[in-house]
This record gives sequence, structure tokens and C-alpha cells, in this order.
Amino acid sequence: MLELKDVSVIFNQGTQLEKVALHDMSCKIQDGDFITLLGSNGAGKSTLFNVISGSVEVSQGSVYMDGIDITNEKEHVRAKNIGRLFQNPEHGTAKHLTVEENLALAYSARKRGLFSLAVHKEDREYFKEKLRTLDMGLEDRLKTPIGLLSGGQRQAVALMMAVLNPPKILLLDEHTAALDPKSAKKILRITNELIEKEHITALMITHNINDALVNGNRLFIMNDGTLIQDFETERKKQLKPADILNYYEV
Ligand SMILES: Nc1ncnc2c1ncn2[C@@H]1O[C@H](COP(=O)(O)OP(=O)(O)OP(=O)(O)O)[C@@H](O)[C@H]1O
Repeated sequence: MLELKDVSVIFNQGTQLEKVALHDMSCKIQDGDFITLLGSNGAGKSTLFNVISGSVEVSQGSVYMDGIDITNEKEHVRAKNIGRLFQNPEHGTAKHLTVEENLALAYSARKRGLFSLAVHKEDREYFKEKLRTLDMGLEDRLKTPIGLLSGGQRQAVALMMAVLNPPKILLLDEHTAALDPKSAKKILRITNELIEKEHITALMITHNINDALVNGNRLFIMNDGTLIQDFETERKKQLKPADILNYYEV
């Protein structure tokens, strides 16, 4: 379980540029939750992800994972338990490296705690088997530099990299927003399958209200650095897109 207790993030504190990006935020994320996250631009969604991944220091409050205080744990240490995907598939994959080298980097980092490009024979078979489940023919592209793949194919590999040795928490930061509608749908379907199969706890930021409603078991709505709504399973099921629009400032 992941818990945030009274977490505030204040950028440029004490200067004219001071910005409270998260304001006294508290929430409990249970194992197996798949939370979709909506909110207007600047609401603090990515900052929340940065707090969870450890790439931004909290100004106040605490973060706990499985009851252990990880507030001061460094990002690279947390990376063993936390996978993250970004809007741009280029973020998180190395374009000059082949598909299998990218997978090897991610695999060695989480499995052995070090970065290695070496692809062991048994690892190659494992990567092939995993890529086959995507049903995109990527198992035959292991030796292709990843920069030559389409955005959708590259995001599918990035997703696989994030869930090799399944992390406890998967952070999806608008990971389908840069893809064409068909690829976006496919990546979202694969995301759901992987989350379910590997029992991963996930949070997904999206600006697509429909995606936020049909995916996941819980919905967070943020505004101005605050969590203003937390819809649990049954309440979420009853929501219509028009209900959501009321939470956006006009
Ligand atoms: N490193 C930083 N330095 C200063 N201000 C920042 C920094 N990172 C974020 N902010 C500010 O904090 C606020 C929250 O930003 P954040 O990126 O978390 O919002 P968001 O909800 O993810 O927005 P979007 O939907 O546009 O991606 C914004 O006003 C943003 O400008």
C-alpha cells in the first residue's frame, strides 16, 4: 500500500516565483488499485507522480510504501519498485539501442540493480516470449534500433520495459496521448491486460474523460494542487462524462 500524508510541494519557496504545486495532499492507494487521474493543466498531477517516484522532494509531509517511510529514499532506489511511462515514447527508451538492448537495460536494472546492455541467451528467449504477448510482431524485431519503430510500437516496448520484473507501482503519465487513435486504443488494451495479469498497482494520468471512466477501479480528480474527488469503484461506475465536466474550472 502507498500512502501520502499531508504532502505539500512548493517550488521556488520564498521567492516571487513561489508555486504550491501540491497542497497538503493525503491519500491511500491500496494494492491492486488502478486509479485514473483527471485535472486541468497545472493541477499537480505530474508533481504527484514525481513525489511518488522520488524525482521531486516534498516540502512537507511523508510518503509511505507498505508502512515504511520512503520520503527521503532516492529515485534510483525506488525505481526497483516503481515503473513509469511518459507521453513521449522517446522518454524512457534509448533510440540508438536495439529493442533487445533497451529491454536488457530495464531488466538488469530492476533484476540485478545495475544497468547492462548484455543480452543473455535465456533473457532473449524471455524477451521474445513477453513481446509475443503484445501481438504486434515485435518478437521478430529484437535487433532493430528502437528509433526505427513507430510511436505505438515504441510505446509498447516502453510499457514492456516498465513491467519486466513487475513493479509494485506503475505510473502512466498520459502514455497514450501522443499516439494515433488506433495505436492509443491498442496500447491502452495492452496496459489493462498487463496490469491485470501481473497484479500491478497503477495510476494513469489522462485528459481523456472517457478513458478515465472506462479504465481502472478508482478515479482521482485534482485541482490546484488538491485532491478534490476520490471516486471508489461503485461511485465511479455511475459517473457520466457530463458529471466530470463540473469539476473543471471555466
Ligand atoms: N520544477 C518546477 N518548478 C517550478 N514550478 C513547477 C515545476 N514543476 C511544476 N511546476 C508548477 O507546478 C504546477 C503543477 O504542475 P504539474 O506539472 O504537476 O501539473 P499537471 O496537473 O501535471 O499539468 P498538465 O496537465 O499541464 O501536465 C504548475 O503550475 C507548474 O507550472
